[in-house]
Amino acid sequence: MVTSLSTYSISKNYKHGRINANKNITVDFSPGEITALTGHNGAGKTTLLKQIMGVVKPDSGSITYRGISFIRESNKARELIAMMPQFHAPLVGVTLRQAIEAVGKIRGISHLEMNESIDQIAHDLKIEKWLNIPGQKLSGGLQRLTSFAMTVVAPPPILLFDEPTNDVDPVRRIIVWEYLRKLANNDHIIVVVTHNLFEVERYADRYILLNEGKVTQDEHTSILRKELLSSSLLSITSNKPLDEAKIPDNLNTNIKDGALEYSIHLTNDQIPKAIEWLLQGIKSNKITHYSLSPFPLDMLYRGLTDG
Ligand SMILES: Nc1ncnc2c1ncn2[C@@H]1O[C@H](COP(=O)(O)OP(=O)(O)OP(=O)(O)O)[C@@H](O)[C@H]1O
Repeated sequence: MVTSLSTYSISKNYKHGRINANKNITVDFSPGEITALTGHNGAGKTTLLKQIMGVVKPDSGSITYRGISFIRESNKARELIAMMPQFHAPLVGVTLRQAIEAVGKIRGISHLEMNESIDQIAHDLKIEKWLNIPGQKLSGGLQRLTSFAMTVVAPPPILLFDEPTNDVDPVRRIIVWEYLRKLANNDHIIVVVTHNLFEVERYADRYILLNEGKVTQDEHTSILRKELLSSSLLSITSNKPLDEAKIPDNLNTNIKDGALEYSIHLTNDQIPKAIEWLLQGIKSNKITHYSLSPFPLDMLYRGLTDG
């Protein structure tokens, strides 16, 4: 039996077709894999998760898992999927422990197992000391971790996370990704919406880039890593226009404070020539400042979208 979660050509429009939030999205999510869903604001990421979860109905297309149509049987989707929302409901009057416990009960954890499960999650996320603090007294980051803990208690086979590391401190961000890896190793399907490209590159197995509702990239992150390793960014400030015909691939030319700023994307084999050209510019007093650095992930990402 096919164990992946598959969407086939799903589309969702809002405002009588004026907003095309998702356009013909066909993707497979496999057990054991962490897939990052990226794209700029309004690209359609949350809409895709909500359709998979069965809370928003697609206008067309299908979503299937183990022979079940999540569109026809949205109650099954809610049984088999847990979703950590982008904006969680305020936890007023309940402690962190009670919040996790409430979800654990719905998912059928026995009374005996409950405390052990909660203590284990709290220990793994290093949030034990706040277990008995009411939600309204928790910081934004801790509320987010509570929402994460509520999603992963007695985890169903499919887990969707909408920006799980927002507001979370750098140490616990790593812990969150490690937790996701543990779940993936236990054959869960993990989909994570995130704007944090450094985390995508470091922790996800695969990334899907959405742009204006469409999938524009669906790759293993190893490809992203390879592209980054084979590219550098040469930034130059000059007081006179440079001969652009000689620049290998000029991405962006800005005039700032009366000076010209060039950002040049170089492949590794272009570097020796670029340095020769740079030294000539320095000698002729045209180039006043320069730096050569690894190609930034966010610039690569900008090159992949219209943004
Ligand atoms: N209920 C709704 N009614 C009308 N338009 C909506 C609704 N939900 C989403 N949209 C629109 O659909 C488009 C996609 O929104 P969506 O929230 O899926 O994007 P996103 O990629 O998750 O964005 P972000 O990164 O900002 O969270 C946007 O133009 C958004 O304004």
